[in-house]
Amino acid sequence: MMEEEKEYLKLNYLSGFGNHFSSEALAGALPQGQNSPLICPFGLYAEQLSGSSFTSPRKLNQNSWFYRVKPSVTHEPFKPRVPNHGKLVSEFNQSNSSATPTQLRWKPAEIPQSPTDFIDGLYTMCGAGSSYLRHGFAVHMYTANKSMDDCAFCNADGDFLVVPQKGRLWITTECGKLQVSPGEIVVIPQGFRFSIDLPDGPSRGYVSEIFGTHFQLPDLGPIGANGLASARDFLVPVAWFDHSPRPGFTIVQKFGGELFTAKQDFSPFNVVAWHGNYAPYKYDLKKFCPYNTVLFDHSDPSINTVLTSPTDKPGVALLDFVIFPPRWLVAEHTFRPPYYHRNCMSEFMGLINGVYEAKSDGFLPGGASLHSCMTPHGPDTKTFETTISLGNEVGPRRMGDTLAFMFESSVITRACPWALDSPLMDQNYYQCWIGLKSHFTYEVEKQAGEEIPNGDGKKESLPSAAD
Ligand SMILES: O=C(O)Cc1cc(O)ccc1O
Ligand SMILES: [Fe+2]
Repeated sequence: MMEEEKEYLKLNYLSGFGNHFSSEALAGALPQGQNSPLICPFGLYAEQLSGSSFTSPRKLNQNSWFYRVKPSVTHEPFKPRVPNHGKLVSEFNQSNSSATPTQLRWKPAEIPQSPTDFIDGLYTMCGAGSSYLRHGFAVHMYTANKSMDDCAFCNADGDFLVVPQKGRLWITTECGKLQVSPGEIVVIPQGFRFSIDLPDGPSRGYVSEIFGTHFQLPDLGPIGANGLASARDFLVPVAWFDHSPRPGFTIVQKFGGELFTAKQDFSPFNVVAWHGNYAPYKYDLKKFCPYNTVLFDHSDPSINTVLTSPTDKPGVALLDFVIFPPRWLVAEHTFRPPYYHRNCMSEFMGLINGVYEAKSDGFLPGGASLHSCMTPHGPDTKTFETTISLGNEVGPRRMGDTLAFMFESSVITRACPWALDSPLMDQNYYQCWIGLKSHFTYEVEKQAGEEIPNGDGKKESLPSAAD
């Protein structure tokens, strides 16, 4: 086993959600009693990273202090990145994306043949709003096959929630290192510098980016004090630093959807100690405690929200991250798959593994779908027919091999041209519903003037056409 592999396997983490964490890679590196001593321990520089405005209310205030070998400002000027791959959008408008009410579905993307790291492999599928105005979101996907060499990415636009579907991610951040495997997620908040190594080579996944707000744990309402994602299962890295000379190290900054580069002669991962409540974190979706109906009818998917980023309107999310994990289905006299529906929220879905309960085929691991605001959707014909043919006597059933998720947003989504024009787009998606036939049993000939049972079971006459 490679040395690096061993290092990642035995990584330690701090646990908790939104805690004020402290971590030092060298004992005594964290100043005590103040943030900015005249001279910091070990001659380190103090630097603050603010993830909220200075004056945000205390419960929303997020910031961290880094004690680092050299401050981040020690770099050459930013220049537009060449090549600036041009498939990242952070302000959605008619020049870079389209609004369409059509149901959209994509097949999984192939891993590229040519060397492609996380930055080059990232492309925006859809989104809404603007990073400039600090309201909106983007959904990106990535396919990559190589580690980021001598460079770090920094997203000035928003927070990334990364959902790897294939291949582990070894992520070095200013707070330390994280290993993230498919089935886990990682949140890298706005402004953090990070580098992604791909120990397994081929790698693919989904990213949601939120502009101007951070993820929170959802309120649990009547569920009570426990359930869904537990705060203690969120893992934050411990301080780790590299102080070796790194000539030609590049910072790639995403700023307003465009990429800029700046050279420096040291690693940005030179933070010897840090403290604060603004930090990257990961979460293993297997730790999620799902809820479901226990007697009849189908619960709305919000019941299994892992993380939410709220708007100012109570209960209306800028973006909810919802999962459909393995669970027991027990509902009686109920159509158990998702109901047919139209939603004022837009729904982007991905599949990490297995089969999704509403689609018997065509929605594949690594693939995606988008059902925008008020666009009708629901189970495909095969799912509907199989479900009703099984009847009421199916009994409890464990849905084992499945892990789907949804990014659900109140903001109306626009799709990017490379998503709409992609050969991966399933042009026949609508066909999965076209075969849904009428099961209406009422006979048309019996209409006018005939006796039919009304809602109370009593007989009544329908008015004839002449009435
Ligand atoms: O459309 C989907 O597949 C997602 C979804 C699942 C569900 O169980 C109920 C509503 C819903 O939007
Ligand atoms: Fe839906």
